[in-house]
Amino acid sequence: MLGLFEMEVCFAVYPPGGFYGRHLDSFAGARNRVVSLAAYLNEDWDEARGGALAVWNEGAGDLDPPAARIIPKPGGVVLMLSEAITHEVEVTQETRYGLAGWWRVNQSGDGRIDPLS
Ligand SMILES: O=C(O)CCC(=O)C(=O)O
Ligand SMILES: [Fe+2]
Repeated sequence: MLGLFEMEVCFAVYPPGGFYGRHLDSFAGARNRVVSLAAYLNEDWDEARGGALAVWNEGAGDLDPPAARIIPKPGGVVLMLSEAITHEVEVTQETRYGLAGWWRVNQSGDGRIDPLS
């Protein structure tokens, strides 16, 4: 059971030349982000515009090729396990619009109440 509790979402704009190098959305074991979402909002897109989302299998090494490259077509949605799946936004040639979101777990405990308010 994932215990998803709340979600944080950003409207993400990558200008031409923009990218986001290979990363994990959560530090392993931190449980601050559990499931990641990417949703693509351009009206149309094709591979020549760049901006693909490359994803690696869990445990893949630095030199391993990605397991998949996802073209950010309009309406596309990607879900990933935040602590396990490294991923990268390749250089985009055109302005790329999307949503980036993360579901979190409730981290109440040890004298701390989540959320604080
Ligand atoms: O827009 C995407 O395809 C992924 C964005 C991303 O990895 C992030 O914002 O952490
Ligand atoms: Fe990410």
